[in-house]
Amino acid sequence: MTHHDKIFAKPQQNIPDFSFNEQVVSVFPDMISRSVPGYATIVNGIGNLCARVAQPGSRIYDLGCSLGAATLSMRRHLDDRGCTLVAVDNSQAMIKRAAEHLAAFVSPTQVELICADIRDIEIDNASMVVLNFTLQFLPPEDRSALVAKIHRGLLPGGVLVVSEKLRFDGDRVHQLLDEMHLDFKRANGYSELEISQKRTALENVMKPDSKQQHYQRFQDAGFREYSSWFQHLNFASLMAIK
Ligand SMILES: Nc1ncnc2c1ncn2[C@@H]1O[C@H](C[S@+](CC[C@H]([NH3+])C(=O)[O-])CC(=O)[O-])[C@@H](O)[C@H]1O
Ligand SMILES: O=C(O)C(=O)Cc1ccccc1
Repeated sequence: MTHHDKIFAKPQQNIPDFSFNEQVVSVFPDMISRSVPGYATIVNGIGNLCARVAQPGSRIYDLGCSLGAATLSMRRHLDDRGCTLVAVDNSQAMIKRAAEHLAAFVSPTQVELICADIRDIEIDNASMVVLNFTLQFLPPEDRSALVAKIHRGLLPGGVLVVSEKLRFDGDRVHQLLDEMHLDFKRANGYSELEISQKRTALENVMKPDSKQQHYQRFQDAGFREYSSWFQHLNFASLMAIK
């Protein structure tokens, strides 16, 4: 099958840190849907939520947009209320392919596609901000500043969505959910070798927080309300409201 993720199928001597390069881009939809339980449901839910909270004339941000799955879902759910979608990723390879995906469908909603680090961009007049499996790739010490910047850029009633792989404080709970996630990957055709090599590649670049850490960060940034709206095993999507 073409576009099938075989990146970690052969034994590698030295496993380099995971990066969102051309090779990953070419198999990304397959990789993420076979690796992240609930991914399609979350992307759909983000579109549905967007239709409810998008304020006329406001901006909607998709930070770490990859190929623009969440942007496409939100654009599909937006009628012509004069919103601008802003999709940002610091991988040039992702942005290039995202542009092709977005151009494949017509919509009256304007989309700005930006290749930049999400720590450097300005956020303003936002009714919704999406971090769909992106925050976990930011160095842990930079996460609070980003969430605080998002809070400042949101309009009253604005919504932040944060989807993440979660860490659990209970050793046994963490272990069980981790093993069940491995079973999910096995059921989707990944071999033991693929699973363990990818794990090594991700070790230094993806550092999951616990749900409590996310909630504390929302609280510290000034969000009034927050909750989890989706969870499957150790993958969850949270929302926070200004
Ligand atoms: N500092 C940064 N600045 C900008 N982009 C970044 C940064 N760090 C990482 N990225 C980007 O964040 C994305 C994370 S993938 C998101 C899936 C997507 N949201 C989806 O709904 O399909 C998640 C995953 O693969 O598990 C990659 O495209 C990185 O280049
Ligand atoms: O594969 C995993 O174990 C993950 O936790 C998620 C993931 C999905 C796609 C790219 C990087 C990480």
